[in-house]
Amino acid sequence: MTNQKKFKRQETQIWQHLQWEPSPQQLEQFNQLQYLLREWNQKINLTRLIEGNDFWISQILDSLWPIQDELKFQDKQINIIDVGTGCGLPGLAVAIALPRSSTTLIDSIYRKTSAVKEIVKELGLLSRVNVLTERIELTGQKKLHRHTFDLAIARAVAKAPVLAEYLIPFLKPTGQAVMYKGKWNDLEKKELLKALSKLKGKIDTTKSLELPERRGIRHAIRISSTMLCPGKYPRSVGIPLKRPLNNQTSDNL
Ligand SMILES: C[S@@+](CC[C@H](N)C(=O)[O-])C[C@H]1O[C@@H](n2cnc3c(N)ncnc32)[C@H](O)[C@@H]1O
Repeated sequence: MTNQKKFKRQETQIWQHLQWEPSPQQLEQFNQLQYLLREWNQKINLTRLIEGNDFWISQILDSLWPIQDELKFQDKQINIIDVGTGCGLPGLAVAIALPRSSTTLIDSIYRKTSAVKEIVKELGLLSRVNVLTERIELTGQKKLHRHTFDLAIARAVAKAPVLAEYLIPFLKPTGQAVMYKGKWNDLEKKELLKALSKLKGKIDTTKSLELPERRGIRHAIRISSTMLCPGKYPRSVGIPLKRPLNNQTSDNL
């Protein structure tokens, strides 16, 4: 089998996993994203997962499987935020897959966000994808962004209690946050629940997927608010990480 045919078969497998298939324009945008990441990676170190199935499985499938629920409603206009976006993922893959959504991507590292801004421009997504260079703790306290998102997502940014403090304040009362996790166990769940009790949040669902090609197991933890998140969260820059909310004495500012 030629490499091209073999790859076509693997690509089809990815969409089968998602029970969703991109339109020709979306597929073109995913291909363009791969090309642009490759180009930018030569200038600054953005990600090592760019070629072949490193990109299609470990980036695209890994970004999209946790939002399978949203993929079923392509026409819904939703407001999404990706915190700690790094090279632009999972946010850019989600923005391409949900063409009526508006997405905000945040990272505090300027060299990453300036590359991601250029990528957004090249992909033709400027009208509905906004890139911010900022600490999540500051964005989460701004009226413009607080309680304004239907979906808040984060992959590989921090441990669950820290992530919950970053994500919950962004949610509308009906919104949900999705934490993309590699490993997940009862201890982590217990720690997350402790943090959520302070943030007035709850766990809605926990899903898992074994990525193809033995790329490991992934978990998606969906959380939401039970009532409005107390105004003191997220705490000042660096505090959520230094004193995570699962720790009894952590709540002193
Ligand atoms: C390991 S990278 C993950 C990037 C991307 N989400 C992915 O899955 O490939 C974590 C990113 O989160 C950003 N980050 C972590 N804590 C942050 C904070 N408090 N405010 C803004 N960005 C943060 C870092 O700058 C880094 O780019």
